[in-house]
Amino acid sequence: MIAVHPKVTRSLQDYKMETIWQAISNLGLPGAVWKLPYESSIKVLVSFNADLRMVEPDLDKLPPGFMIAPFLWNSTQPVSFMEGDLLMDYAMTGTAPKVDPFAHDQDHPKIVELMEEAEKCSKTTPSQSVTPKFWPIEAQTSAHDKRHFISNVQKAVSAIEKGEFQKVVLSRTKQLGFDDHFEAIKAFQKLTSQYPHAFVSLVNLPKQKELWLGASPELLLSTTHAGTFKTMSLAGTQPAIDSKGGNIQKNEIRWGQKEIEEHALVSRYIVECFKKIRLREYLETGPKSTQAGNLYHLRTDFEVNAHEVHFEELGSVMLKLLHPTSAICGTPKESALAFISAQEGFDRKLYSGFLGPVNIEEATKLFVNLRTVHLKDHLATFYAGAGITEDSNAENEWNETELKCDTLLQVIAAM
Ligand SMILES: C=C(O[C@H]1C=CC=C(C(=O)O)[C@@H]1O)C(=O)O
Repeated sequence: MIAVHPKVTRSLQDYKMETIWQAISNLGLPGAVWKLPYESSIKVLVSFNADLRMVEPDLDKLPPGFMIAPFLWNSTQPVSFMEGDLLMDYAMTGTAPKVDPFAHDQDHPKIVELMEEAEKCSKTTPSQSVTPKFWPIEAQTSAHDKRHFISNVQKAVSAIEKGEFQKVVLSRTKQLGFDDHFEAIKAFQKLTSQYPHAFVSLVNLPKQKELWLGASPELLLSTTHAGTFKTMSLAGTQPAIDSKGGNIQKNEIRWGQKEIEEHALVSRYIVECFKKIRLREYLETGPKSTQAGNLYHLRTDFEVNAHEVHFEELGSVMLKLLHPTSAICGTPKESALAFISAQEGFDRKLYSGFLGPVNIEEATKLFVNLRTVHLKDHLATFYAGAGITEDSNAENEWNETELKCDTLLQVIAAM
């Protein structure tokens, strides 16, 4: 329990999650709030350092925190790490948190400052929220231009036909302006209730003055202190909503050759990573159809008991081998990456990188940063990609990226 501070009449537990998040933003503290798939609690992690730390991604050695890596991260580089100074655990209603100040005293100056700011915020929060407005940005650059994307897909298909690579994941952006009524934390809450299957997260990066909000369906890897390692291959997409707005039943879903091959390339890539470390004892389940909001994907799960195979650093070793997987980059990795860098025409930044809690409640859970939006200066940049194979149709791939942008847009722009 955090004690009541004399300057304020309440304790940290008494403030709603939105109020604490507002206080974190006002104080310019790095913070992350997330909900794990199918769990019912929401975690808020705060760092008292103004900036993130760059660390070696040795998952088993790191203190509790939140890891964030861009798409262009390679295994020789350190990773951004938000050190956990305070962790709050909320029910889905946003109330009654458990508070863990880790190694700090309860009257640490930053905790007191946070409480004081939360007290101020609780008095200024308007009782009624106004629906935020979003509008398209007219000045389109080639990075979010349909023609640019379609031409890239056509170039990719010819490169595949010439044998330069087998698959590449091409992405685009979609930009919308938004007004002052948009509150990222409210959008986060809406996403958690609409997408129980997803890793829903909101990250505040005060040094960059930006936020990232997302509802990712894809686990990059998880490890638990009990020794369970998990990863998944997720690729192949089709709509989950029919033309009348109804949900298509899972048993009605049929997959074509293109999606089966696209997904198989990701599964093969994971198995190749296991082979590189001579790991043969893994459990493979799938492929199965899995719903991710407005979409269905093909998914195969992989699980290893790291204790049984005497491989305690499996999580850290696999992180370096897996990223970027064939679900976000392509096969073979190097030539797909070179094509993306030459053709895409924009920096993916944290989109299709990875993020998630490290060593919290005896587990590390890193997700691929998909179905994500970057929020800065009243500009929302949505990112979405599609796996291109020799059977790709450029118009269909564009429509797929539109649907992927809609996963967030439908929830947050209709608030
Ligand atoms: C690259 C994205 O999705 C990946 C994950 C699932 C399905 C995918 C696909 O069917 O192309 C992608 O590989 C994205 O959402 O931006």
